[in-house]
Formats: sequence, structure tokens, C-alpha cells
Amino acid sequence: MGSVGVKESSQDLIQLPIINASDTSLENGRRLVDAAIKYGFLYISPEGTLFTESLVQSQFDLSKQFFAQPISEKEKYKIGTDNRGFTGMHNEILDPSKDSKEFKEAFNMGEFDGNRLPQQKMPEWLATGANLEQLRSFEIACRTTCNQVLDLIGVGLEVKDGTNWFSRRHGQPSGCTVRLLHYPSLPEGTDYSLDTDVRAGAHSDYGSITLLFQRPSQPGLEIRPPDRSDVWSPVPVFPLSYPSTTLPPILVNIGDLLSYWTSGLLRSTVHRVIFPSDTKAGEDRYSIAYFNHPLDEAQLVDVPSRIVREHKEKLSSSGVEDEREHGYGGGTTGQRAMTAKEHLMKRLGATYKVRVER
Ligand SMILES: O=C(O)CCC(=O)C(=O)O
Ligand SMILES: [Fe+2]
Repeated sequence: MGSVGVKESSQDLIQLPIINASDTSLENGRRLVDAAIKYGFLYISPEGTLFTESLVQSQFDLSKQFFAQPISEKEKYKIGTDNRGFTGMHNEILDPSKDSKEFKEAFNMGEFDGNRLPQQKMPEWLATGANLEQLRSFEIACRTTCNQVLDLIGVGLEVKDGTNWFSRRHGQPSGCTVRLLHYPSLPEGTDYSLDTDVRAGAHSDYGSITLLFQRPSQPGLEIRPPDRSDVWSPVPVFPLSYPSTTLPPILVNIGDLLSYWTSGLLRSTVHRVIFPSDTKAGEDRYSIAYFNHPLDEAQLVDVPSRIVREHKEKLSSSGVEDEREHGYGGGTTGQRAMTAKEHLMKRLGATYKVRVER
């Protein structure tokens, strides 16, 4: 996949804070919001959330089992226009004539219905019994954690109408998705080019926030820090002096919609996944992303926050009023969207036009 014109990886690691999502103090909210403004990325420690080591491990076990199936089996659950289902290796090629490739496969699971059942075709073994319970528990832990983070953002932004201003605007139906990802290692002699072929090309996420779960020895995520748009900064799976070596913290990033909603104050930062540089073959990488979206009908009205208002005033006094300037990762163009669903549709439309994935 073609990058956005930035090839160098910076060796100076950025230091993202590790936040305990259950600490609802103003000080903690400010720490989180500061990171969301500066980097658009931060870590959440599993302590203080519903995520246990076994809940995360079991979800990765199911993911491995899913991707280990023959391609003919996986293709039975092929992704549809609802963005749910399986997408195979190199399916998300940007420009087929250039033969640039993305070495990954993914399975998107949309939210479960009111009876807590999948609203999409799923393999029988995955959507029944203990495995279904696992998927449900994981989805609930994701939603709950996102609400904690959204509330903490409300605290940090000193939202006037209560700290649950954002979480009240989340629920069902929405575009929330659990995405299982598999980036295979490359067999010796595979034809690939570091410059054009990556595991996941440069993109920003669409929704309000994303949770990313990674495995200990499978790095590769890089971000383009908003204040250093000429470099790619690797984000380590484990930050320095992290107490666990088996359960990494959850990486959280701000999506386009939350950036747009806060007039670009919170950053939707561009990121990508590269191959490990030491060995071409490397190890397979498995990751799981949870894309959190507001209620489809959530109105994207002004956030009642002095901090957001002052940011907006600063923007308009400096002449930056164009909606395109809102949201680091792309935002929307044209008229301001009214609802979350409208925003998603616009964003998808823009995405297909410029052919940037996700
Ligand atoms: O696998 C990863 O680390 C990142 C995946 C990602 O950014 C995405 O699917 O939006
Ligand atoms: Fe992403």
C-alpha cells in the first residue's frame, strides 16, 4: 500500500501515558485528554476494566482458530456492504494495477442484537455455546471500557451537562465492531517491498474511539504524531517499565468522529502497521480492534465544554473554519454532518473516493 509520503521510522519512542480508566478524578481526566490532544493515542491498563488475562487470551484463541480455517471456509462469511464479515489477504489492495499489497486478513463482527445474538452469518462453532459466551463477554467488556474512557474524556473536558455526556450518546444501534486481525509472517523468498507493502496502510479510524489489543512479541504499530508529521513513531506493545510481560495494556486511539465532534481538539491520528524490520519472515501478528461508534441517531451537537468552545473560538479567530480542518485524520468535507450515522456514511464515501482503507 502506498504510504502518505512519509517513509522514515523515528527511533525516538514516544511516551504515551498509561491511564487507569476507573479513576474518575479530574486530574486523571485531564491526563487522558492531554494525551488525546497531543497524540490521539494512550494506553489503558486492564486493571480498572472488565478485561482479565484469560478473557483477552480466549478471544485471541478464537481468532487463531477462525483464521486457521481453509480459505474456502472463511469465504463463506465474506464481508458485505454492512461492513460485517471476512476480508481475505490482499482484498484491500489500493490500486490493483500497481500490485501494492496489504498482508492481512480480518473478520468484522458487528454488534449483537437485543437477544445478544450475532446479526450476521457466523460459523456455527463460533456462534454457539461457550464460544458465543466468550464473544459476548468480550463485546461487553469493550463497550464498558469505552464508556469509562468516554466518561473520563467528559471529566477532562469539564463537560457541563455531566461527565456521561458522551457515553449517553452511545448504545444500540450503532456501527460498533469487533475486528479480528491476522497478519501472516512471510515465507522466505516472498516478493514484497518495504516501501509499498505493509501490514496495514496509513489510515485513521472512523468512529469515536478504538481499543486495540496486541500480543507480547508482535509489534509493528506506528503513528504519525500530530506535532511531527514527517516521521513514523513506533508504539511499543509494552511501554517502558510496564509491570506485566504477558498482558499488554490496551491501546486506545481517538477516531475521526470524536475529533470532528470536538472541532479537532482531540486528534484522530494516522497510523499503520509495518513488518518487523529485523527479519522479513518474522512472526505472525494477531491483533483485535474494537471500533466504538455513537448511536446511529446521535446528534453531533456542540459539546457543552468550555475547553472545546475556547478551542473553536481560537480556530475561527485564526480563520480555520473549514470542516475539513477538523479532525487530524481526515474528518469530513462539505456540510457538517447531523448524526453519527450520517458522519459514518460521509466518511465511507470519502474513503472510497480516496481509496484509503478503514
Ligand atoms: O493491527 C493493528 O495493530 C492496527 C489495526 C488498525 O489500525 C485498524 O484495523 O484500524
Ligand atoms: Fe486503525
